Amino acid sequence: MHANSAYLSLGSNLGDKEAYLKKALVYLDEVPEIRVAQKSSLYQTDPVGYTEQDFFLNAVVRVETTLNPDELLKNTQEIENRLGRKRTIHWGPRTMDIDILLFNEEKVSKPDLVIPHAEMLHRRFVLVPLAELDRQILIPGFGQAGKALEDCPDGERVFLVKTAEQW
Ligand SMILES: Nc1ncnc2c1ncn2[C@@H]1O[C@H](COP(=O)(O)OP(=O)(O)OP(=O)(O)O)[C@@H](O)[C@H]1O
Ligand SMILES: Nc1nc2c(c(=O)[nH]1)N=C(CO)CN2
Repeated sequence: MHANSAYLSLGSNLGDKEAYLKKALVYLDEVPEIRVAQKSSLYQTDPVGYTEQDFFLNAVVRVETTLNPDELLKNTQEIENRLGRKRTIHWGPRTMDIDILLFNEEKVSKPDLVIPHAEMLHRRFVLVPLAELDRQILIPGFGQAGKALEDCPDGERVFLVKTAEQW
């Protein structure tokens, strides 16, 4: 497979959160053009934005894919829908949220797709697992993921609950 390399952020804060995250990985791998190449540890994180909601489980995965960014987004949105995602409150509770963080070292700026993900530099729940996978990975227009994490010391609490091998 001539592979593009993309990093995805996965988050869930409703129902059996870990089961939703595992299913998302299975569904991603079932797409012939997508291969899950790496996954981070599983983190319990305080909700950001709308704070009157349950904690999240978050993780980051690296996928290899022959899809382009738009096609990848279509597939991740379909998986969100299959996992029962209902769009209610902005930044509110959800069974599954999949965001495209990085796609190779490309920048994308379209009405429905912005890469690097617009919020990622402020989100410890994204930067901690991303830097775990690769501290040196380049966030286009910014620099390395490890530096982004160092620049973002305050914010929501992020606790490791399971290592990559344990979930
Ligand atoms: N990099 C990206 N990854 C996923 N969706 C994106 C991205 N850039 C823009 N979008 C758009 O954002 C919309 C996602 O809306 P959604 O309801 O998931 O927002 P949210 O999860 O509440 O907030 P956030 O996107 O900040 O996590 C999608 O319709 C999609 O078109
Ligand atoms: N901790 C945490 N907070 C969030 C998350 C998330 O995945 N984790 N997703 C949100 C909507 O994109 C809003 N707030």
